[in-house]
Amino acid sequence: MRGAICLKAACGAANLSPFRLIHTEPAVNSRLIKPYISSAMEEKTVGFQGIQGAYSESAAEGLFRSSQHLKHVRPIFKGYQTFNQTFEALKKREIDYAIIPIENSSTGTFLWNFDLMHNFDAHIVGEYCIHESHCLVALPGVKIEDLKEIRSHPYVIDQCQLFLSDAGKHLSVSQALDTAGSASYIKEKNLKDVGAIAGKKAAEIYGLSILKENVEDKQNTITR
Ligand SMILES: O=C(O)C(=O)C[C@]1(C(=O)O)C=C[C@@H](O)C=C1
Repeated sequence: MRGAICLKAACGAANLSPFRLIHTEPAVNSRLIKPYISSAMEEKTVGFQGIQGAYSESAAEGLFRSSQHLKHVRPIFKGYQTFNQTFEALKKREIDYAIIPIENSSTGTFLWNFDLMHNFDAHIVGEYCIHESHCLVALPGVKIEDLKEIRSHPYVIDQCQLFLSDAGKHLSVSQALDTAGSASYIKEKNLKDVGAIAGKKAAEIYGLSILKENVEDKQNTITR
């Protein structure tokens, strides 16, 4: 298998169609796609951008948990700092699949990831949608008015512009590698004046409190 990319998609588990692509064939279309069928349980490594608790990891978990076609696969998840590194790992076959966001219902297409898909000759073999509900999180005991800075993934910052230009207007906003990474950074450095925009799962994993839920501009934001 040359390289495979699972996409997070807005269509839900019922519509998942994981496929194997044939190595020597040049492009993806329905003619080239063969169903991926196997009876034995096999381990597959799945790369994502971010660290434990990132939305991408949740999407990968959701995809492998809900797909009938992937029932025989035991996924092992592996985080990478950047999307570029995730694609590199796919190319080097360090991982069997990568899960990459391509579209968000609020902010649109992640064009950069389409370029990477093209540059690394990766193909879409499945899709999944994840509902992302962003929270403002901070160390326990910290209040919104204590914060001087908010950190998050740039795509997530884009999705929370209304909140940031209102409640967050006195704060500096910093781009970080991922949402969960922002949460873990605050915890690790014990930063009492820094908040992160992240998911509830990241807040739980890194022991942060939720100061405000649903800080995204549009409720029911879905990433594919
Ligand atoms: O920082 C994270 O948690 C991420 O997973 C980054 C990520 C993603 O890859 O899904 C998060 C949400 C956005 O909609 C796009 C990018």
